[in-house]
Amino acid sequence: MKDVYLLSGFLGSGKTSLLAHLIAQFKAEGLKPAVIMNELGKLAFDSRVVDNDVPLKEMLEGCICCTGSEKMEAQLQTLLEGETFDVLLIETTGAAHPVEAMDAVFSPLFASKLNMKGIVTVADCKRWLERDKMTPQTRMLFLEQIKHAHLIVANKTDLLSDSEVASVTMQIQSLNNAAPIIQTSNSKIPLALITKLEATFHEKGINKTAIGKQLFLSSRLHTFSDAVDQDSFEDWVRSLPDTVYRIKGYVPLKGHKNPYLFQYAYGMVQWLPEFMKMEPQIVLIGDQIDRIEIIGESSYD
Ligand SMILES: Nc1nc2c(ncn2[C@@H]2O[C@H](COP(=O)(O)OP(=O)(O)OP(=O)(O)O)[C@@H](O)[C@H]2O)c(=O)[nH]1
Repeated sequence: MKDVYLLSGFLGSGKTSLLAHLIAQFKAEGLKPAVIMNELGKLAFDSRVVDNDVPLKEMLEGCICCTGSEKMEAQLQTLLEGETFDVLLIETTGAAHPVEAMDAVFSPLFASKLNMKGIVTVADCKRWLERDKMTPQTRMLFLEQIKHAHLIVANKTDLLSDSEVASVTMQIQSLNNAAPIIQTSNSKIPLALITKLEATFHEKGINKTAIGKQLFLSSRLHTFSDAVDQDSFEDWVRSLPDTVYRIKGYVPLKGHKNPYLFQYAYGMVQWLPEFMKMEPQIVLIGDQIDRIEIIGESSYD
């Protein structure tokens, strides 16, 4: 399994600086990093910090968490098939919600190949002091990125006085006291701080990823042994508890040659025919999904 780190943080907080710093440190350890960068603008400006010998996939325009989930899967697929690397660093746009960005990594295609080590959020201390100037929606995103981090990098401390640094760090920590926080300038963190993150536990086919103190998101991969009836499958989906947030994958349907691409999010289901014979597998993401009986399993009536 390859370790994956998601670099989150508000626009201009210092994610690219962190990326450059981590790449250099991984290389110094003899490990080969690969990078996926998701930029909102058309210009691949930040990718200049990534050396030519580092496999790089860019997703320009559109954000991983909104429209880019399929694009991201395609990029992951090409990386896994075409490149050799040891760790994957994904830099999200500053406008991405970290949990939704993480959803893109949980795909049936990669469940057994990628190990989500954690979300590292860079928090701009200077901006924190001026957060009241943000619109409520933007401020909410800024706070959410901090709340869902497994490690918080309190950056740009050089722009603050010592007492401001102390009080800002305390305030940021109070939003998420499960994550360690480190004060930095230019996002210079020791590598060991991130390599020791263990956001995901692997047990009996379930990958359980902790987000903050209370929230645990689990992903569970299910492989179908037989085709299922489409109506019965939809009935099963509707019968699921609200704690199943997302299902995606390929479902083998009775009467059809190839498994259909199936997506479920926020109560909406979507089917798309697939022209290739994909592995009949789905991933469920949610809370307590280990207790769910999956249609087609021997114990399910
Ligand atoms: N003074 C100061 N400037 C910093 C620090 N960290 C980053 N910067 C500067 O802030 C700007 C944005 O840094 P980036 O690392 O590109 O931030 P980013 O989060 O990748 O930005 P986006 O990709 O636009 O969201 C650059 O001009 C950096 O040189 C810091 O600790 N102190």
